Amino acid sequence: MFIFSHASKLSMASVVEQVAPNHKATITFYAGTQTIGGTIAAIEYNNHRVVFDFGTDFRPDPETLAALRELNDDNALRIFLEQRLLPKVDGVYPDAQVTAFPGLIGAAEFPIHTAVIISHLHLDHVGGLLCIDPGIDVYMSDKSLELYNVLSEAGDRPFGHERTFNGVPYYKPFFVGDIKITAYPIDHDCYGASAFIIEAGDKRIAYTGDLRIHGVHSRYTFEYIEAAKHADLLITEGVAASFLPDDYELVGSKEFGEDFYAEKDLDRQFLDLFELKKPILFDFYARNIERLRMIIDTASKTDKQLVLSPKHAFLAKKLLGADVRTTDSLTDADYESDRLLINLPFEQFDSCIDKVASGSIYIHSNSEPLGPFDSRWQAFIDALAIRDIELHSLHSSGHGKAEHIQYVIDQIQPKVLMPVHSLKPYKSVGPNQRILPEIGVTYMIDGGDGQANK
Ligand SMILES: O=c1ccn([C@@H]2O[C@@H]3COP(=O)(O)O[C@H]3[C@H]2O)c(=O)[nH]1
Repeated sequence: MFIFSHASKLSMASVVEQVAPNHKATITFYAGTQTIGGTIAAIEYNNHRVVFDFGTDFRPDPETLAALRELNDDNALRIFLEQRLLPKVDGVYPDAQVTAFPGLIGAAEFPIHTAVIISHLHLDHVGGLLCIDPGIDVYMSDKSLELYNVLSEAGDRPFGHERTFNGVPYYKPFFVGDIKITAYPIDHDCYGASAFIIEAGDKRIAYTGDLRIHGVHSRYTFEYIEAAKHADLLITEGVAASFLPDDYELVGSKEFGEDFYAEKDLDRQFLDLFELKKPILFDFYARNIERLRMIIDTASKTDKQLVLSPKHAFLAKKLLGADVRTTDSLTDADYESDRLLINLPFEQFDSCIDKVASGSIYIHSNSEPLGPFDSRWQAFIDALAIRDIELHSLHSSGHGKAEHIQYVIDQIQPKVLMPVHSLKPYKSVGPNQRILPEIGVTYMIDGGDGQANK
């Protein structure tokens, strides 16, 4: 892999010079190499460019959260760029909106044909989706588009301006100029999640998006491993590796271990709590349709009634064909009843929590606030504790264990590995060459033939 140039230092003219004479595929990262989420990169080949993904970095500190409270559809791009939640990528944003950012080139002025591909609909992959110039084609799996449309109808869409998207079927290649792209289903806690194989000339690049092997669709991940075998370049997430001690030697393995919940193990845990003779509240991330299905099924095994939030009930209706009781007014729900299983989303938490009876159970199952790293976590914990509400965490991560992700890497045996989307990408081991990509540096994708030097 050969470092080509500092894209950030290129003028528009040299960008043209950079691609015109050579027909080698290159990759440049703009964000999300050493953070959890917000990965944005571009693969360029023969004057065409594929950008993936387009999420906003998740930074739940008080200052950022305060700035985000001012967000609306018109100011989204400005706030995201100012807060550095989106990177300054030339040729992606509407020309009229980049004028406030000197040096940033708008989409219409940019000489390279660009398209965007989206792996899945978590905000760290799509938060900036509606800030992309509407003239740029955006592709996502048909199922992601189905989810997007349902969420959007339920009022849950990223900030920015409505636009159209291209849904693509799994396994069927499509082209952006000479770049061939195939979407594969992958096991992640988001309906419609995809990984990609991107082919540029004789080079094959595998981009995993987010993945695991402990969900109900582990088969997808194993299938993708086969499709990606011996890729010239593998770009993979490493969320779980973020939390490994520095002196821990990561060794790939498929084992699950004792202290670990697979998605399929959660139903038993939910059932045990749902059956308690206490008022039960819970929340989970609505885009995890498998968990929604499991909660509906588990609730039906009890003699209690499930009450979903309007958004969760709408998703259940549209994507699972399930009619589940809901309420327009969660503030008026009967929080004293031990006959109800009430879905209380974090957005309604503050307005409802005073009505919740002491001795109730709150099940937190991969929902907001996401964990102690989130500045809202302590207030959430305190609000439960002072009301004597018991917190139970039934968490099954959307991300593979670090050992599992390493196993995926070992199986794929890429010529070059670029681990990203992690606080500690350096924990992931490349069976051949490994590069920890730097933001703004353009690397030639040469299957490890070149020298990784500057
Ligand atoms: O320091 C941290 C720790 C975690 N997280 C996110 O919280 C999520 C919790 O559910 P999950 O386990 O499926 O995935 C996790 C990550 O995406 C983060 O953004 N920064």
